[in-house]
Amino acid sequence: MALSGAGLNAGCFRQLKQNPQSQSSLLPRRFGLSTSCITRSFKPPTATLSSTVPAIVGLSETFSKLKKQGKVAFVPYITAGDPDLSTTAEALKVLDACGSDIIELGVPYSDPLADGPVIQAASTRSLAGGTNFDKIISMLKDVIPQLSCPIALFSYYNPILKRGVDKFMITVRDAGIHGLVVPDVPLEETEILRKQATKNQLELVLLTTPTTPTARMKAIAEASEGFVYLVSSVGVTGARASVSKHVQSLLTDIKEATRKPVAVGFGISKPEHVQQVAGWGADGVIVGSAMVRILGEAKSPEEGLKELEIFTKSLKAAL
Ligand SMILES: O=P(O)(O)OC[C@@H](O)[C@@H](O)c1c[nH]c2ccccc12
Repeated sequence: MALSGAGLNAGCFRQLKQNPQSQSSLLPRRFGLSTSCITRSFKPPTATLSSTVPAIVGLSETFSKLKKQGKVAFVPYITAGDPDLSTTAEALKVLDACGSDIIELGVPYSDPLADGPVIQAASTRSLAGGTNFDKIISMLKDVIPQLSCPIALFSYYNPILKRGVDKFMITVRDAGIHGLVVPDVPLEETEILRKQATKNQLELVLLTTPTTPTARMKAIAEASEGFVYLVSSVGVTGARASVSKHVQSLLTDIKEATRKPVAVGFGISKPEHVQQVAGWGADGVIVGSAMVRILGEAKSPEEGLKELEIFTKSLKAAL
């Protein structure tokens, strides 16, 4: 299956099991102490979040700040509830304390059309363990006040529709989330989502892929908020041996079309990849499956968190 750009294209995805309406296309701080990242989580003096005034800066502002410092954003992805939600809470603190600039947190879904085996398995484990949207939100309400970087919530469209777009947005905003990545809504159908997102100060990130025609890529870049997500390769998520050289020219094309930041994801799993993509001019680098694998395959949650910390530091150091 191949993504073809917000939305990751009609015909590319299997039809949704639970939502016949969306058959078309889903798809698509660090405070430096010395020893361990885990000991460095930032705790603001007032751990209260106003529902309308975010305590942490949003996605676009994060990119602007980094740009001024000549830095590239490091954006890890993990799946909520794998292996369990209390480990996710700790993982968010570890990722934040190790210098993540934005964290993409995935809502597990039974039919994750754009995901490869690693994230599919994480979603399955998470759902089997009883994770649901309400539990994720209540975990986030507790953890977000302890973070210094914004969270972009990743969700397929079905769980959003099920809840109702406006209710979903309000809930997400009230939890302190700053952005949304919804890979399976075609550009033409993002308007309702975008309106509701904007009303709730949420930035809706859209995705473009190597097979997205130029005119459509331009429209996606124009409509995307926070940043433009460049999917590096066709297919599904998952670590790959190398990053396609084509990404360099795709980045040039997108940057000709927009001044918005562009972050590259899919298949990035090593410090060399991160360095290469940053060298090609990306404003951000997204790493998912490699993170998810560490947490999912560790002997224990504690081991997983330790390994996550080491891995995150190694990727961050490459930027
Ligand atoms: O797992 P990878 O190959 O490192 O790719 C990033 C990714 O995990 C995250 O952004 C993501 C997870 N599921 C997705 C589905 C579609 C687009 C993006 C995603």
